Amino acid sequence: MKIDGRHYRTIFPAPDGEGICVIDQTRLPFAFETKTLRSEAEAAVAIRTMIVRGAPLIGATAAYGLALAMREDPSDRNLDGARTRLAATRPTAINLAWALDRVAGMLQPLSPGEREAASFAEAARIADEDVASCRAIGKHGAALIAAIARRKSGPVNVLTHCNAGWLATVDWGTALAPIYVAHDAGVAVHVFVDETRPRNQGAALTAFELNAHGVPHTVIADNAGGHLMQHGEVDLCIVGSDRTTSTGDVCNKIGTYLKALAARDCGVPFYAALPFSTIDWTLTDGVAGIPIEERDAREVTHLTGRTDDGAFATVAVVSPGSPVANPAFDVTPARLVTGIITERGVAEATPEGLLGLYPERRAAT
Ligand SMILES: CSC[C@H]1O[C@H](OP(=O)(O)O)[C@H](O)[C@@H]1O
Repeated sequence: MKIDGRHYRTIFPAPDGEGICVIDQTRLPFAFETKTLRSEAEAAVAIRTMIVRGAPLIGATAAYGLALAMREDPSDRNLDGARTRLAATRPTAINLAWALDRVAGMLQPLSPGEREAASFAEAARIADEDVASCRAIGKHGAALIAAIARRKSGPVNVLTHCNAGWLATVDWGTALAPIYVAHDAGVAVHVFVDETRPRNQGAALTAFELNAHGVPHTVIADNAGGHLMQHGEVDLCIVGSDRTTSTGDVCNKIGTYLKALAARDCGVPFYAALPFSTIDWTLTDGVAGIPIEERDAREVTHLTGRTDDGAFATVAVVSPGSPVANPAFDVTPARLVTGIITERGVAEATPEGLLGLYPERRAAT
């Protein structure tokens, strides 16, 4: 997407050919800075510390991380080691394992001398495919927004949670892609942006994106969403996903499940937007089967922001000594999901709905 008129992807080869550039998302929205990852280790740190985050972007970064590892040492031993080390950076987004399996599987039969070039080429294909998939998600999701626009006066009010925009993917985004496509097509759309404690990806990243693209929006406290739905202020919810099961259970940022409950109670359609690389076909029960990342307590006890005089500052916001729990994701059962917006169209959140879009998976299930 464009920042100050210049087009960016979230990950791209460094101009000097010596590494991979990413946007440092821990510095947004107050500073737009890129970092160059020059080693497998730097790619792993970028994922673990959320310099890069968002399921598809995590996958693309891991793919390039494996390529950087092959540049360092293309041996079988290092291929296996790098795959293991990168897979251990974060447990929930399936795109990480999906990308590593795809690149490592392609590299296995190659000679060590072929692996560097082949892995960078495959990582680039993964990035390009993600852009195409997210653009298609935007098209399919925008049709849902346009259908609502035809039935009402004023803007279509969409609530989203966390950041599932272009910053969470290589470009376009998943949950935000339909909003960009509808907005650019002249459909009046307004977004309620959940701040999304504790890391505030909504307040910091989604708001940054929507400001940059000129999309009307309102940042709200996470706990305000149900109230707005009760008062008819929300026409539909669209969220992203880090892992969706073959039965349509949707794992996403903590708090998503609560929004889905409020949406069901208030009769608000609730959609998840995700590409094929986010579907875990091996799982049928998301609550039981999806590993939920427990992140550092400091994400809850402290906040980092900008002071009124422009300095970055980190402050404590929890009574010292109080124990903290910080599960980073939750699972919304398929029964609460109106539909799943993918690059191939919109499916019911059911096994048949998903297999209808991905018939090639029938043989595997
Ligand atoms: C398009 S995936 C976006 C998804 O990823 C976020 O998690 P995190 O920021 O921790 O990587 C969040 O769950 C978003 O919905």
